[in-house]
Amino acid sequence: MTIQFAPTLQGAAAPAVIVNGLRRAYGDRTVIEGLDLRIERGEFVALLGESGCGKTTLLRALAGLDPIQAGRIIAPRRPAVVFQEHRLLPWDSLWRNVALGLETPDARARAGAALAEVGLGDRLDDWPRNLSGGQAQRVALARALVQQPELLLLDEPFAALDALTRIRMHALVRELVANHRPGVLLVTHDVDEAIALADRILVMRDGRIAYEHRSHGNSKVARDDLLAELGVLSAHTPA
Ligand SMILES: Nc1ncnc2c1ncn2[C@@H]1O[C@H](COP(=O)(O)OP(=O)(O)OP(=O)(O)O)[C@@H](O)[C@H]1O
Repeated sequence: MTIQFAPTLQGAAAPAVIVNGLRRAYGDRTVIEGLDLRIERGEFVALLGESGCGKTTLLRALAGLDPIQAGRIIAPRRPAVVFQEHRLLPWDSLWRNVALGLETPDARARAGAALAEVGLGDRLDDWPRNLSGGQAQRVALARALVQQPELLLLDEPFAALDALTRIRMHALVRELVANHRPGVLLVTHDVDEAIALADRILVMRDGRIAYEHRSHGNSKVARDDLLAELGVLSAHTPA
């Protein structure tokens, strides 16, 4: 059993994904058990959790990359995914990398528009080897968004970037998500990144969503609560 694609969820008001009672195991080792999750279109959700708690396992299941052992994942179409590494094909030009999977005659034009959106509109015929890490991640974002996904899955896409580039990428992602309005699930280790970007922050523990935080503007309280949930800090320690 794997993800089900339900064309009935195609309407603009339909959720980006619904997960019920998900179980995912590697052999007899269960990593996700009884997990429920719903992400709306246009909603930016961040997923935190201790290393090894199953964040990437969940993201891969949502992407339809791995089988699941129980439960349901329903989405309108296959989600788009951006990983920590850009995964660009070195033998293809940038526009061909972005157009991968587009089988329309206007593929180059659409790839060009997506590259322009990430600030690389003058590099269509350039090669992945000529890009910095941040530029390569921007191409990976363009490749995801050119599909006009209802759900965008981001697995630590900024983790390998320097601090300044990461801040620029945050601004870009916020802008792209505001324009395209996919539901987003961002897996990150960075509490501050989650607070900066997400409308809703989830903490995963014991194979399910153990804590949910909705953005309320007081980022100091949010940070302390989240660090407490992650077992790093007692709640509301004085600064
Ligand atoms: N292909 C696999 N085969 C067997 N076990 C796996 C496989 N992939 C992951 N696991 C195990 O599943 C558990 C969850 O791994 P996962 O990578 O989802 O965690 P994570 O929360 O994303 O971790 P991190 O934050 O360190 O990236 C870990 O104990 C890991 O060892």
